[in-house]
Amino acid sequence: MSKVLKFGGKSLASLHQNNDLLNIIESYLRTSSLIVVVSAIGNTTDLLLELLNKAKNNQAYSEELKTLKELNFYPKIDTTSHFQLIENILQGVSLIQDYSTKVQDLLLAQGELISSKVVTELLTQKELNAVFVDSTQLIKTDAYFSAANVNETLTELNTKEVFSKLSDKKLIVLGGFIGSTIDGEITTLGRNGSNLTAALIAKFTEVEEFLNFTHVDGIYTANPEWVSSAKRIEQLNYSEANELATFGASILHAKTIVPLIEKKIPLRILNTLNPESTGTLISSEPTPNGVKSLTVLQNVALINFHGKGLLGKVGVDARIFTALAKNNISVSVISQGSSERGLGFVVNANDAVATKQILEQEFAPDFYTKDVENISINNDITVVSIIGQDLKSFHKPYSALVKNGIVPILFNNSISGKNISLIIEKSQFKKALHVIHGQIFGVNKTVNLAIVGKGTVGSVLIDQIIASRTPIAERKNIDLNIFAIANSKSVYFNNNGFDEHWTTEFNTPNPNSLSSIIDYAKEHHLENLILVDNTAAESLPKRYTEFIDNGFDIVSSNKIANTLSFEFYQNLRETLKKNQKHYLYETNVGAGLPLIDNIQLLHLSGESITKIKGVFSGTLSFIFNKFSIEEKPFSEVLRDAVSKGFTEPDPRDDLSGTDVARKLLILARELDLQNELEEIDIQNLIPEDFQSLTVSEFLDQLEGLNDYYNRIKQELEPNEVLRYVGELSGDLQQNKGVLETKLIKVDKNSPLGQLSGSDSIFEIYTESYGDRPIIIQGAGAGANVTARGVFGDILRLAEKK
Ligand SMILES: Nc1ncnc2c1ncn2[C@@H]1O[C@H](COP(=O)(O)OP(=O)(O)O)[C@@H](O)[C@H]1O
Ligand SMILES: N[C@@H](CC(=O)OP(=O)(O)O)C(=O)O
Repeated sequence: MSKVLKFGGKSLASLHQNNDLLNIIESYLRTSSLIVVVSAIGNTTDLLLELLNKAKNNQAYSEELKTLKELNFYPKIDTTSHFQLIENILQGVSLIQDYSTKVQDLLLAQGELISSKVVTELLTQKELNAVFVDSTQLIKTDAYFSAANVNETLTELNTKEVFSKLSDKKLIVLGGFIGSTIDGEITTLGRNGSNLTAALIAKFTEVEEFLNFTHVDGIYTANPEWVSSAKRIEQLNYSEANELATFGASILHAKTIVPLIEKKIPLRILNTLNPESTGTLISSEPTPNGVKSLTVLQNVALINFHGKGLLGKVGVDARIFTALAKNNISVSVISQGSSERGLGFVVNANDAVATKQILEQEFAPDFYTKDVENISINNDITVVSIIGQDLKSFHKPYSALVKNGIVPILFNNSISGKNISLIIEKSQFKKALHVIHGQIFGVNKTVNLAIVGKGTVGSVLIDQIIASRTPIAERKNIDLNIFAIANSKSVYFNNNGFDEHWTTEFNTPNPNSLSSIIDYAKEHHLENLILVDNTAAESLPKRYTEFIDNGFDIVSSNKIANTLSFEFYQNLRETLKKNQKHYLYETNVGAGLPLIDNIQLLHLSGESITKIKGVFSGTLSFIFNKFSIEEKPFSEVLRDAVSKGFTEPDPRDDLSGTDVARKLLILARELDLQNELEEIDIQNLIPEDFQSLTVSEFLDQLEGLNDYYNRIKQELEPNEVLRYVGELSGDLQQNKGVLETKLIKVDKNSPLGQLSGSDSIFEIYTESYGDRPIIIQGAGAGANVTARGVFGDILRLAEKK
């Protein structure tokens, strides 16, 4: 019974703090003989590369060298010869200011040679009788330094020979990632190559199991460093794991899986730092269908080969790929158009320039005849792959991406139909991962909200959203994340979402710039964006289009955007259409009442609306419902409304009728009428000499209004009451309606006359319903109901995403 145990860089680095790694080896050794494959300690390989580049550019590197020595220092373990070699190489490189990949490999290999010695010594100090094997003697490769290909025949022979001599040894330690050519020159197998070493040794020694110890709990549905909601995968089969490895899951190495398949050696990914976790098992066992994981290939470039003259010519592709193969350049994603001869394919970024040159050489005659027009490189890309995705359900992640403003440059699927790769702009790949992950794994889809305006409605809304965040996540799988809260002076950010303590989180205000919300969302790769406008000012609506262009949907209680010029109104809709975005504003008229939605539905279904009439303002409803029937002067009723918080701070904003006029205009425009605010006949209820007073003067002189209103009241018949109404009529088949707001007398037994409290009422007359209007009535004002209405719009949008 034997096993291969492989430990990655981070696991080894933790040896400075604890003995976990040694204890793991000791415990497995009780039941099995072990071959331990180790990577370089911590980020040694990165540090060595950094040193090399500093030396090449003639920069000082003593600090990095010191860090490297500290990282690789263990008392009583002699690594002098390796450091001597490292320093010699660096000096040489700084002298000639250049280095080859051969030199690079010799230098990098010291990392694994040191770590394997260190681990052998530490185990020996623990009296575990470990034997060191120099893997450069075992692993034979070609001379493609930095990404050498293993000669399996020779390597198998070597391994079998060396291990047969050590058959009585129970614990063997060797370095991963490194090998040598037939001439004995040191090579490396490419980054993360230790996994390949371990897999090959597992194959050639036919162990029962390969345990790969890393510093995460296993393979996740996406790199957990990028997608915090990613989940650990229990089990994968070889072909899924191979796809994952090939398409960039850096936890594996592209070639790790293949050696395991023939002998069906199971591979388990485990966490050195968390022995509790059962990790991820990769074996020949079948697994259920479905998407397994998302991967990313970075450091890649898209080569675009274009030549109309090659249409229909046989052998072009063969020439391209033969030329590249001869130069050991491997191609990952290929996409070919049919009508025009164009071919796009992805290569390693380091190979991009060489690829272009090789193809320019190969197709020189075709350039001359203009059959080939252009070969270009796009370095600004990543490849995001959805492993396990078939074309049947691909529309879901694809449309989620497009809704979030991410349009893949290219995509293709594998022949097996179980992997779709998307070429995505580099700056967008993290956002793309979040969007696809949220969409596919049914784990919470995050909807990111920026709430502007934290006055009465705004702050009630924020509280409502925060209070409902958990239940909505549980019931709907939607995580409502408020990442920005702004008012006229400042904007505050919290990437993880504000919680119930949001009012106290404002220690470091950012100067209010609406653009900073857009910038923040971009910088943090936030998906499913909604801007919520609870202000009453013009400044924000005028910038809605900028937000829409940057991927935001809009929810607004602010009426301004719908009541500026018709040209603005139309332009806003065109921007929405172009960006496939939505703008919901149900609370613009009738607060929480389901009015706009119903009118839109009626209109859309072809039902001809002939008239809308009603009490649109909760404030004016309260005032005239009371004033009409109670024996109280108007000033007293108005004061009561002010003290109850029903009016605007300046009650003249209500009495002027403009608010009702705006609501009327919004409804008119829903019916495709092209009216402007100036065209509305508005009855202003403020007597002229009260119009220019300051707010406090006005509030001090309310008694002065009584005569004016008493005169109006005296004209009422006993069965009549006063109502301030908005009315939309005229020939609604034309593009203009007749819009007016006015104080009218109505029969107290009519629907309008029976209104009470601060309720609103809307009578919708349509052709089919004749003179029996559809009536929508209820609380049409107040922070709570308005905030609920805005919340409803947010949820409606969130579900669409
Ligand atoms: N699908 C994935 N699941 C888990 N980890 C992943 C995945 N894709 C990428 N990774 C990354 O792989 C890293 C582990 O690989 P690596 O750093 O090479 O480990 P080691 O040094 O232990 O060999 C993790 O830190 C994680 O960020
Ligand atoms: N040390 C090499 C090889 C390797 O496999 O490392 P790790 O197992 O830590 O990814 C590298 O950093 O690429």
